[in-house]
Amino acid sequence: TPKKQWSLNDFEIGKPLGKGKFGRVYLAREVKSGFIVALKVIFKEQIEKYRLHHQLRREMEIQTSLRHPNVLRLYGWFHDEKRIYLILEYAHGGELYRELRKTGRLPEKEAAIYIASLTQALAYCHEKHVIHRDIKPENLLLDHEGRLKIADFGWSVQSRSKRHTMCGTLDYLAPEMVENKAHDYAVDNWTLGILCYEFLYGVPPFEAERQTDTFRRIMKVDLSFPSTPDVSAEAKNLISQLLVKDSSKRLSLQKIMEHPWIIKNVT
Ligand SMILES: COc1ccc(/C=N/Nc2[nH]nc(C)c2C(=O)Nc2cccc(NC(C)=O)c2)cc1
Repeated sequence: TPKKQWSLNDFEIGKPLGKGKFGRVYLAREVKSGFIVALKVIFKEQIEKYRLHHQLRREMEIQTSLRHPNVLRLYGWFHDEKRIYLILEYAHGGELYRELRKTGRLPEKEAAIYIASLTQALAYCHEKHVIHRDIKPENLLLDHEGRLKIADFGWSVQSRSKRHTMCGTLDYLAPEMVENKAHDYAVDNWTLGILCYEFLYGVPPFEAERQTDTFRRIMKVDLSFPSTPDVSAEAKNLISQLLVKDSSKRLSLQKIMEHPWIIKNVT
């Protein structure tokens, strides 16, 4: 069937869900089917200002092609003279970030389930040659069943170097990223280690007052585990096997799924 040409008339716009970097996200309903979606509105002038046009197009082509239960779907897009509209899957639970901030940190079982979901989503992305999805808590959404969805494709179209200078935080970037070296799939394995630590302790492992200190802590892999909360040895073992400076020595996605902490908490 030829690709349907969507337009704003196909949707009833509901409440604003929140603001992305380049525009707002609204709850919306496709009129004919009643299907609920999230409509992300991106201002063309913003995209032109940062010269992100082709990157946005590439990211949208990538996300449209990805089909995985833990990757937020991009169903399609359309534009008018001022704006680009992304028709995205609606995840009722919103940002995982909010839950993390509310509870402070996650129980080990819940953290392990999220890490396993992320690992499977990344394994799928890697086999489709898609890397570095800039996975950090605010880019992770939860659906109505609490299932994790990687949702960062929509606006994270900055080329990696620009992203560093953007207001984003360094906390999640692997050493080779921070040094702006060529990086490969293993950056995502590092980020899984960062996220696992943050899920369990409530803060990322190399957090510091100033970015220069975070930078130094990442480069040194200055990793330490506070004595409280009391986190299991298996969890610390997994984190320590991911936060390894030499990217070739980080635990593979396959090995993560076989790790005792995952097996104990997920199956
Ligand atoms: C403020 O409380 C909220 C609670 C739940 C939501 C659900 N958002 N669900 C989404 N499904 N697909 C997409 C894309 C989104 C989305 O972008 N949400 C979004 C965007 C910007 C900020 C937030 N904030 C939070 C707290 O979730 C959510 C959004 C806001």
